[in-house]
Amino acid sequence: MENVFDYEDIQLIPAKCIVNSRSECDTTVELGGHTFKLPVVPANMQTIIDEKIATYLAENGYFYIMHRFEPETRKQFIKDMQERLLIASISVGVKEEEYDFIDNLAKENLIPEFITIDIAHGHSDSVIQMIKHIKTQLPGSFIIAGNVGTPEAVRELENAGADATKVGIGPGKVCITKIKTGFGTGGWQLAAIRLCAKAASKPIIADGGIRTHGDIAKSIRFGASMVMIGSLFAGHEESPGVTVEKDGKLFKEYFGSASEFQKGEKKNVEGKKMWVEHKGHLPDTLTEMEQDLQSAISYAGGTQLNAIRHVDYVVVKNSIFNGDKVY
Ligand SMILES: NC(=O)C1=CN([C@@H]2O[C@H](COP(=O)(O)OP(=O)(O)OC[C@H]3O[C@@H](n4cnc5c(N)ncnc54)[C@H](OP(=O)(O)O)[C@@H]3O)[C@@H](O)[C@H]2O)C=CC1
Ligand SMILES: Nc1nc2c(ncn2[C@@H]2O[C@H](COP(=O)(O)O)[C@@H](O)[C@H]2O)c(=O)[nH]1
Repeated sequence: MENVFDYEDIQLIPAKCIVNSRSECDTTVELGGHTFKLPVVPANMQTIIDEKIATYLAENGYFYIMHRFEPETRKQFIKDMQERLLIASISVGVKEEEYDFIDNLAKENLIPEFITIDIAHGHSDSVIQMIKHIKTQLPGSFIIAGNVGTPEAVRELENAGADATKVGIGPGKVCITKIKTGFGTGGWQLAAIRLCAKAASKPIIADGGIRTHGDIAKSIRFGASMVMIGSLFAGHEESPGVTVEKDGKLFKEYFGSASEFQKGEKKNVEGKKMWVEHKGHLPDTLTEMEQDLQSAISYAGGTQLNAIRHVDYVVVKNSIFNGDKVY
């Protein structure tokens, strides 16, 4: 395959600045008829988001996707968010009980603004069937389907009715899919985004492998509309994971959704746990991300995110596993 590269291999080339201050640059993005402050969404994982964080994000104009690992709480979550006039954005799987859940929402006329179908290998009949089922039962919901890693998968899920697709199989920080199975977009995630975005007629969400704020701009350059991030959002005071102290330093847990810690058993494990150094408060990170992205827009020679899509780039070959280790 030609043109294989990852985040570390690319540098974007600056264009002439047209603003007097980075604060003039606008980082907002539109998705599903809503405008969000940043083209960034924290990963729908149990150590990254909980109801409190979801509420904070929604109240403050950020996109969020609630995880699906406490399935019995989802209905009340939708009601609570919508009662406060906030968007409801939930995740589902593809097992039998999820069909009953969708039917139940339809029966009660509870319509989440966003539903993310979240499974490891999204290029599958099980996801296509679930997309069709949701489209029939809850036609007002915006469907994000994933995860996938090929243009064929993007086209097939879009044709089935997905409103956006999520790209990334194996580039995640706590992911071991690439090592356990030999498959995925780990090591060439940015190139995969490029290929998928070229095939897409709807938004692409780049998922996994973001290690720096500059990687957000690079994802946008190569066609992503939104970027899903786990590890950079782990370790905050607000993060749901357990906190431990070691040698006078605080650490918070971050584990994969396919890890034994999530599953409660050692079956088909494709995720690991790590301890992330405590990194202060989530709102501060969001502000820093916004400022860095404003700066990126100014380097791109524009005032809107879209300017980043048109900049030139160079390949500075440097990637292998994006710095990740198995254990
Ligand atoms: N982005 C990524 O690279 C990855 C993400 N994850 C995350 O982990 C969580 C759990 O994912 P997942 O295990 O799919 O969810 P589920 O445990 O809900 O499984 C969904 C369904 O897909 C089946 N399934 C899972 N993997 C495969 C596969 N490789 N081939 C065929 N069928 C499969 C499962 O059956 P059975 O278990 O019996 O095979 C089950 O029927 C999700 O949040 C997912 O996003 C997991 C791995 C990779
Ligand atoms: N292969 C696995 N991927 C996983 C697992 N849990 C989550 N994920 C994916 O990782 C990203 C976050 O990546 P990061 O590099 O920003 O930390 C997340 O959105 C999922 O797509 C897992 O257990 N195995």
